Amino acid sequence: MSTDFPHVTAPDATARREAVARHERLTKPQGSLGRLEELGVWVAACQGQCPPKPFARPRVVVFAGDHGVAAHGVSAFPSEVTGQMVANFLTGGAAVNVLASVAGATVRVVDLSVDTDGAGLPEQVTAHKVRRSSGSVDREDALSDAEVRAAITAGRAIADEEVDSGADLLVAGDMGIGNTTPASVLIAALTGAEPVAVVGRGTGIDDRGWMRKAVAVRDGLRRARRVSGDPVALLRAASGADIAAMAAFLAQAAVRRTPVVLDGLISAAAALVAEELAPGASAWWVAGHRSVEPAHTLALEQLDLTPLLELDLRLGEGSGALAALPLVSMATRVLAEMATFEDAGVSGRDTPLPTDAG
Ligand SMILES: O=C(O)c1ccc[n+]([C@@H]2O[C@H](COP(=O)([O-])O)[C@@H](O)[C@H]2O)c1
Ligand SMILES: Cc1cc2nc[nH]c2cc1C
Repeated sequence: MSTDFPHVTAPDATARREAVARHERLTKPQGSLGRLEELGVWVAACQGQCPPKPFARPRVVVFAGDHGVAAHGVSAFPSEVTGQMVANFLTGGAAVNVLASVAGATVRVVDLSVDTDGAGLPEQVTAHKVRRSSGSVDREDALSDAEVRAAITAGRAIADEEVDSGADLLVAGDMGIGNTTPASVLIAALTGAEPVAVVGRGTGIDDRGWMRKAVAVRDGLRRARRVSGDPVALLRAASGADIAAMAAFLAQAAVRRTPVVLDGLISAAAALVAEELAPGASAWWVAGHRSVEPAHTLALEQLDLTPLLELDLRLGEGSGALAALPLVSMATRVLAEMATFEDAGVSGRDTPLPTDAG
């Protein structure tokens, strides 16, 4: 499959206008549900219908992969945690499993580049595996030319598989020790930020770890800036098979006219690249939350997305998107199910006041 994406069409303008007009007729002062109104209008536009229908099959795909840079002291945890957490996702014991269950979503885990041979994992998990770990972005390319193409093909195929199986809202989660380093490099490369402005604490590194990470991000950025105008070359140099697949997944979700709730730092980095791969894709995304990672705010500003929640999360896995999913469901059902002033016999704001004459 080629790395060129089909044209992204915009969400439906007619359904958007109908949704704005319907909100004016619902039994509440106009605009009183604030951003829930905007969110419902976005859902109606994405679905191309007003009233919108409740989501039937929200789906989280967790993109798992290791990163060579983790061997250089940039994470508080060892790389083996990535594979161990994949096993935890599959037995339902991780935060993503609980949050998805509460929010009414189902979870799929995909191993793109975990540093294991994948033995014992279900075929659905390993079918798209590109390699074991990705290159250490501070000193080498994350991926070869063939691998970046394979990762992009995988991300597109995963989005297609999910949409073809009936997913009507998607979340991209991530799991990968060390992945905040390449994500921060990508965000710096695409926003023009300096290394120190993008380096966060990830899983909870101390000050010495932060300094090692700042050096790794500086070195990675030096390599990434040379290719920042070419999204495929940028993914090759400074991402990883997991992040490259996620970028393609986000782009293809937009091609398939399927709304996405973005999560934290890693999904924002992938989203910045996805917008370069498939211009206009960001119209199909909302930001679930603002992570504590400083680069996340920079990425959201560049994407012109305002996060729904600010809960000081820094977990990944899709957790922040899932925390926001009930708001998306509420916004959808408010627009679909509230009575209008006319239906409920409630007086509107321009109803004449009774006069005391007569
Ligand atoms: O989503 C976020 O904003 C986020 C912020 C900090 C850490 N994480 C998660 O923590 C892991 C990467 O952290 P680190 O320190 O190993 O680079 C990875 O599994 C991410 O899902 C995620
Ligand atoms: C335990 C653990 C769980 C995670 N989930 C996402 N990133 C993670 C990082 C760690 C260390």
